Formats: sequence, structure tokens, C-alpha cells
Amino acid sequence: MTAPGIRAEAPAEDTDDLDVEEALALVRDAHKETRDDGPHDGSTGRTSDRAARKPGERPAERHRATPWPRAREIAARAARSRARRAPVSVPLGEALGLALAAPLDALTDLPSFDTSAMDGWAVAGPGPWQVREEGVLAGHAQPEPLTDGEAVRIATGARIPTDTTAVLRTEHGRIDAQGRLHTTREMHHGQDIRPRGQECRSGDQLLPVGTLVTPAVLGLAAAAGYDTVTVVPRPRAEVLILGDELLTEGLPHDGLIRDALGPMLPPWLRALGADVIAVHRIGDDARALHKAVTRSAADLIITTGGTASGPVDHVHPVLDRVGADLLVDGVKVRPGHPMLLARTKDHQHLVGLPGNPLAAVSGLLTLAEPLLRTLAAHPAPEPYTLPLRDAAQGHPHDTRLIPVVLRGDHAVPLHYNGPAMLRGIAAADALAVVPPGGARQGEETELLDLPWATAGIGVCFT
Ligand SMILES: Nc1nc2c(c(=O)[nH]1)N[C@H]1C(S)=C(S)[C@@H](COP(=O)(O)OP(=O)(O)OC[C@H]3O[C@@H](n4cnc5c(N)ncnc54)[C@H](O)[C@@H]3O)O[C@H]1N2
Ligand code: MOO
Repeated sequence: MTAPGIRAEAPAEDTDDLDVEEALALVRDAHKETRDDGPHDGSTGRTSDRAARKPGERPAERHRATPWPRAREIAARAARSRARRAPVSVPLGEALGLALAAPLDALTDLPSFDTSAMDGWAVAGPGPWQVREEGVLAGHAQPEPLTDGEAVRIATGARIPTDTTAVLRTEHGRIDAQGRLHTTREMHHGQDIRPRGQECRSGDQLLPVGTLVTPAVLGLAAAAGYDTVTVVPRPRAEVLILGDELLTEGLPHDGLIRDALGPMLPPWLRALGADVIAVHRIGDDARALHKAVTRSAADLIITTGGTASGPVDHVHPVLDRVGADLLVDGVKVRPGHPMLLARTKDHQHLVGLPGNPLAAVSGLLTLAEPLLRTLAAHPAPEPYTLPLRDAAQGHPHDTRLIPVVLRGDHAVPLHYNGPAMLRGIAAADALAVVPPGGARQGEETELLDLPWATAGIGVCFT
């Protein structure tokens, strides 16, 4: 089963080993297209053009940048197959938000015995009935069989005595002066009896592989006899915060600023399905960054800052040094165009988020979200559009992501959407995907929902 509004994607058992290679092929194809089609199409600065450069030299931005939709595809595909961890069996209490890696087959009939659907009397044959002294409650042993003309008080969920023909609801029965039970309504055979196996028989498939474990799935699994379920484990993410200028408390002073990404990224990554195993502050120290990257056991390393071409932008040189494959090196999106995606090891990827905070959000949703979604075997959200209430200025060649609030059936673009600003996104419900050239007032525009707008704050961030 797939929740409404989402599209089923790669099932958890998908072990097609070609997927990562496919991603690399895509990148190579994109590179070819760039040469053929001029500067506005996708490409990355992978080893082939790395060889043609002098050490430390970087290819021109326009030639490297991947179009935004393609960058998301590459990120989603890069995480398939070999990058995904083996399924694990976890207690029900730890399974919320994970994808089933094995089908949920009923371990029992449901209901597991014939049961009363109402409080009232179990009756046998036509009335009036003699009522037995002792009633039947839920959880009790099998009651004595009834004989024709006999009734017994019964509670909802209690076992039905053998030879019961119907259950008469309390509000539809009347006891006469002689203590006999009469019905005040017409009755039919089998009414208000839930027969054993009405919902499922033992062995029936209740939910397929890939189903997201929701609170309702936990309830069903428990009802069907499960103590543990087999799931795709949460991908492990490690966050490396770069920058000597960052303070972790107090007011900005003397050119130092507060680190906005340290508090923002871990809960956001959790909302995207990751287990955040560590947050390290690296400063602007290339050696420390190299050490942190080579030592990391995470499935996904997220770095912040240091992606551009400043004197202390160490991400590219460190990736070069560890022999990483750059799958995406710059994206044609504003803000956030210096974002990157690399495969650092067979089972490990690195997403380099630009340091400007809204640019980092853009990188998170463009590269980290599809990657984590695929690692966790979660379905892709169904794309949807709404008309924009106001025109949105676009970039001449790149996609723009603009914070919006959803009002009625319109998306309203917010101000304070500059790359270094969080004031817009902090008030937003979604990001509007504004195509190159901009969007007119009333134009249907793709939206990316923000996790707090769709799932509620308590559910998804902890
Ligand atoms: N010559 C060029 N310069 C820049 C380019 C470019 O293409 N050529 N791109 C600009 C864009 S766009 C962005 S975005 C940034 C990306 O820069 P980096 O990823 O190298 O990030 P930093 O230089 O380290 O920081 C940029 C900016 O963000 C602030 N910052 C960094 N980390 C945090 C944090 N954790 N919390 C709050 N603010 C943070 C940092 O102080 C800088 O102000 O490069 C442009 N330059
Ligand atoms: O693209 Mo930068 O990402 O404008 O801040």
C-alpha cells in the first residue's frame, strides 16, 4: 500500500547493482551534452576533465553546473542498490517512519475468533429468549454453547458462544416481567457477529514491501501478531560544519556570526528520515576536514560552507584528495548553485551545502532529500503545482527556489528570500520551483513541501 499523494518508487528489495553506474553514466552523458549543446546544460567536473586541469584549477561554473531536475535525479539514483544497508528487524516501537523490507503477512486470522461487534445479547434461534445468568466478557475463555431460545449477555469483542445465530444490541432488546428477552427490531441471521478471518486469514499479505511504517501500520502489525518488523534501516548522516567565523552562542561580534546551520540541519535531516550520528565543527581546517571525511562511517556526510572558490574553501580539494567521484558539481539553481554531490566510498556519499543558510536549504532539498529518500526506500512525493498569487522574478538561466506560504489554493511568494536569509523560509510552508525566466502571476508552479507543513512538528523531527 502506498499512502495517498505519494508515488511508489524503488522497492526495498531492489538490488540492481547497475544503479550507481547508471548515475555515473548519466553524469557522463550530461557532460557530453554540455559540449554539444553549449553552456546551459548539465555537466560535472569529474576525473576526465580533472585530468586536463592544473592542480587547484576548477572548470568554469557554467560548464559544470547540472540542471536542477537532473541533479535531483542523479542524487536519487546514486543512492540505489549498493549504497543501501541490509534490512534489519526492529521492535514495533522503533519502526515508525521506516519502510517495510519484507511484506507484512498476517500471522493470524483477524479476528482470530468469532466475536461480538456490539454490547448486547448473543441469541440462538427466534425470540423471545431465556437469558442465562452469567454473561460473556472480552478476553474470557470460550463460553458454553447456546441452545435454541437461549440468550446470554455479551460484551463487544467477547467470544461468540457456539450455535449463536445473532447478536442483539442492548438498545434493541427489552426484558419482560418474566425475565424473557424480546427484540424491538427486525433481526437477521448473523447480525453484529464478526466472523473469524473477516479481515484476513493467516498468511494473507496485509502490506507490501516498501510500505512506510505509519502509526496505523504499527497498529495493524501488532493486531496481526508482530512484535518486530523487518525494515530498511535509517540512513546514517554526519554533519560537518565548516567556518572559523561561527559562534555557537551569544550575539554576533567582531565579524563573527552565529552558526545557523548547526541547529537547523540535524532536525531537518531527521525529518528527511536520517539518523544523525554526529555533528562536528571543523573550522576552516583542510586537514581536519580530510580526517573527518576519511574516518566517517556515515552513509551520508553533509558539509556546510567551503564549496565556492575562496581561499579557505576546502571541500573540493579534500574530495580530490580522497579520490571521490563528483556526481554533481554545481547546480543551475538559485540560491545554492555551488552545492555538490560526491561518492566518497562505495557505500558513502557527501553532499556539500553552500554556507549561505538559504543556499544550504536549497542544497538539502535538491541533493540530500532525494539521496536520503532512496537510501531509506521511501516513496517520492507526488509533484504538485499551485498558481502563484504574485509574479516571481526568475533567474535568466537557472531554477529559483522561493519560500512561499500556502493560502487557499494559491502559493504566496515571501520576501527575505536572499541566499543569506532565513527569515522567509522560517515563515514558509513550501518552496516554489520557479523556472528560468520567472513565473507570471497565476502561473501554476511546482511546490516542494517543507516537512513541518506536511507532517506536523512533533511527529517528524524527533
Ligand atoms: N567568486 C565566487 N564567490 C562566490 C560564489 C561564486 O560562484 N564565485 N558563490 C557565492 C555563493 S552563491 C555562495 S552560496 C557562497 C557559497 O560559499 P561557500 O559554500 O564556500 O560558503 P562560505 O564561503 O563558507 O560561506 C558563505 C557565507 O555563508 C556564511 N556561513 C557559512 N556557514 C554558515 C553557518 N553555519 N551559519 C551561518 N552562516 C554561515 C558565511 O559566513 C558566509 O557569509 O559563495 C559565494 N561566493
Ligand atoms: O547561490 Mo548562492 O547559493 O546565491 O547563495
